[in-house]
Amino acid sequence: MSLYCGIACRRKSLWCYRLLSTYVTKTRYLLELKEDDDACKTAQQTGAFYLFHSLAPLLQKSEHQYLAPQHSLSELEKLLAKFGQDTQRIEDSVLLGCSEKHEAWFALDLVLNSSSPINASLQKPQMETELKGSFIELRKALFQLNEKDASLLSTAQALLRWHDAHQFCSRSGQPSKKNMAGSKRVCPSNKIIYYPQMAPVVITLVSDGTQCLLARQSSFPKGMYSALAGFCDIGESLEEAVRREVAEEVGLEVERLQYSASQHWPFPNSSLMIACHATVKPGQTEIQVNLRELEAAAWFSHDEVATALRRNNPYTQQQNGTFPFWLPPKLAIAHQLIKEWVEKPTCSALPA
Ligand SMILES: NC(=O)c1ccc[n+]([C@@H]2O[C@H](COP(=O)([O-])OP(=O)(O)OC[C@H]3O[C@@H](n4cnc5c(N)ncnc54)[C@H](O)[C@@H]3O)[C@@H](O)[C@H]2O)c1
Ligand SMILES: [Mg+2]
Repeated sequence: MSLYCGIACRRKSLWCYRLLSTYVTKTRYLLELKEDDDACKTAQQTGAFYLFHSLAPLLQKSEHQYLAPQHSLSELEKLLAKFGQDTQRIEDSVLLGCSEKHEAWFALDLVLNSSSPINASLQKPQMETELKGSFIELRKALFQLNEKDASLLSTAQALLRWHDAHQFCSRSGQPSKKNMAGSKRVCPSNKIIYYPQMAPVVITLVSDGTQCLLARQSSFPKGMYSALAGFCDIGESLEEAVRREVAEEVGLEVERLQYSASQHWPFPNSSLMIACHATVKPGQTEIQVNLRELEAAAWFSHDEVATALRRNNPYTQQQNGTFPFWLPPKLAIAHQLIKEWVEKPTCSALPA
C-alpha cells in the first residue's frame, strides 16, 4: 500500500506530491498518534488491544505455540464492565504499533493502574475463564510466540512496567500524567516531560580465532551458556563497555571488535542489547572467571557450538544427571551472534 503524502513539497515553483512508501506512511501515522491525544483516541475506536494481568500477557495455547489474542474496543468495554472496572481505564493503555492498514495496536494491564482507582470485582482465574486464555509470565512464553507477537508483547510489557514505576514527578513529587499513546508522561505542575527509558547492554562473543568463549550465570537454566553481557556505565562508549565487561568477567583483553546487531530486551527492565564480535590477542586466552558475576566460562570449539545450535530439546537431563551444553533460543540475540560466528568464525575485524 502506498499513499500520497499530505505534505506538499515545493520544487521549481510547482507543488508536487511525493509517493510515500507504506513504511513511511505508517511511521508518520504512529508519530501523529504519539503527539496528538485526540488522534490516538480515535485510533482506539478501530484498534486492537492486547491484555495483561500484573505484566503477564493473556495467551492462548495452540499446539506447541502460544497465540496472543486481540480484542476490539467494544469487546474490551464489555469485558471491563464484567470485571467491575470503569471504561475510563482504557486511557491507561499504551500504543504498540499499527498494521499496514493503520489498525493501531494497544496494550492494557487489567490490574496495574496508572490513573484511575482499581475496582476489579473478578479474580484472575475468573478473568482467564471469561477471556478463554491464561495470563502467562512473558519470560516463560517468549520463545513459544511468533516473532511479531514476541516483539509486540515485549514492547508492551516494557512500556506498561515503565508507566507503573514512573507515576510521580521526581522533582515535584506530584502525580505525572501519561499522554494517550503512553509515549511520555508530563508533570502538570512544572511541565517536566519523562520518556520511557532503556538501559544499553553490550553482549559480546569473544573468539580466539578458532574457539569462542561462552559463560553461564547460576540463574541460567541448567546447561545453558551464552555470550558475555553487561550494562554500559554512564559516560562509556560501546567499545569501552565491551573492553571493560570482558576484562571484568573473564580477565581477558579484546583487541578487535565488530558490531553485529541489536535487540530490545524486556527483562528485567528494558534494555537495548548491542551485539558485537571481539577477538583476544593470539596466545592470550587464559580465562580468570569473576565468580561474583559468573558461575563458569570456557572456550568451546566450532564443532561443539555447531552441535549445540542444532539441539532441539535442551532441558533433557542425561542419564548421569547432567544437562547437555545448550545455547539461548533463536529469538535471543545471543543465539544470532553465536550462529553468525558458527557460519563465519572470523567475523571480528575492527580494532577495539
Ligand atoms: N537477549 C539476549 O540474548 C541476552 C543474553 C544475555 C544477557 N541478556 C540480558 O543482558 C542483561 C545484562 O547482563 P548481565 O546481567 O550479565 O549484566 P552485568 O554483567 O552488567 O551484571 C549485572 C549487574 O550490573 C549492575 N548494573 C549496572 N547497571 C545496571 C542497570 N542499568 N540495570 C541493572 N543492573 C545494572 C547490577 O549490579 C547488576 O547486578 C541482563 O538483563 C540479561 O537479561 C540478554
Ligand atoms: Mg554480565
